[in-house]
Amino acid sequence: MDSASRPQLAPHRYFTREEWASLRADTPLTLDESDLARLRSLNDPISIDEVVSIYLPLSRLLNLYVAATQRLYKATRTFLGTTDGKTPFIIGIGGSVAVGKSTTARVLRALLQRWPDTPKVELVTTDGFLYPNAVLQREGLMERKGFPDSYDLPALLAFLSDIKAGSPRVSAPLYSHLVYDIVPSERVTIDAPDILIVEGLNVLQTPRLPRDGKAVPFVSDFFDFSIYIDADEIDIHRWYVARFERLRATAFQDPSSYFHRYALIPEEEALAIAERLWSRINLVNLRENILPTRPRADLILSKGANHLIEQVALRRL
Ligand SMILES: Nc1ncnc2c1ncn2[C@@H]1O[C@H](COP(=O)(O)OP(=O)(O)O)[C@@H](O)[C@H]1O
Ligand SMILES: CC(C)(COP(=O)(O)O)[C@@H](O)C(=O)NCCC(=O)O
Repeated sequence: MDSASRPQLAPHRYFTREEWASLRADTPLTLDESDLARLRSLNDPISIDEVVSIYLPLSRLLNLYVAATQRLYKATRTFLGTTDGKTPFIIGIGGSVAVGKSTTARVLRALLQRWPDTPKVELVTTDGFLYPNAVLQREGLMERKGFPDSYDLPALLAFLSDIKAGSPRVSAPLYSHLVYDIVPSERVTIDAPDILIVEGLNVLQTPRLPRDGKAVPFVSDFFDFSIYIDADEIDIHRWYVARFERLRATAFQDPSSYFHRYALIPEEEALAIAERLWSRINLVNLRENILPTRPRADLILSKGANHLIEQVALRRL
């Protein structure tokens, strides 16, 4: 984003890649190439240089925020005269389909869990809170997967509320990209982490305010810090289609994949389907529901056409 397109009233401070990289201070590099190979999502070209320039300063910042927030929670416990438990620090990561949220979430998790004061860092994706396909089909929402109305928002809020309360063994439903549906027999369990990273398209969404007095919290009310991953729509479109092509040669080859039929048809036809999925579902969702949440994030990571983060915006406190 150049200075001309920066929102005039944005409460953020902007950094070039070089300026941000200089804020690493003496944070040690605790990941190597083999860790990155494990953490990188399909078609994500993240490099060690990206970790050093962007993620080490971010890891340092978050470590400072976690320590300060833990002091604040302790102050509240002192005020209330309670001594019970710890309050997990929750980080939300939002942004479009195919922008690279999963890689960011996994790299941050790996870096944050190497700080001595936050050894237990867990990660959940909001796709587990999508309604099962049977419900989406019944409600005519199959072409709206990822839109706010395709999620069981009360279940997501109840999950976050339990986590924030420090409850042990809180569970969430599990989504499978392979079968393109919720896995009915499995759940993921999160057991009182120091930090929880919540990653998903709509984590910064603000539901319409109720007029009947029955207010519900926003998902982001449970966040101590939020990150939006940003890129030009044209670039994300290209990444989505390129990933679809890669998936055709990999995951879609599996006969149990929901998209297996797309591995069997000619490339041109498959690409037309990827284009349709992008333009009818993911692009509409990006424009209507995801991009409008960008200014609400504490940190905005803006990627250039080559997937590298070119600019960082940090909310002024
Ligand atoms: N149809 C699919 N089959 C298998 N894996 C998929 C499919 N679509 C997306 N994924 C994987 O799911 C993860 C999340 O993808 P997505 O929701 O687009 O978010 P992002 O690209 O921002 O991480 C990525 O690791 C991606 O590679
Ligand atoms: C599962 C998703 C909605 C992402 O969910 P999230 O974890 O971000 O809540 C998305 O990857 C998706 O499948 N969108 C539907 C259109 C498509 O197949 O690309």
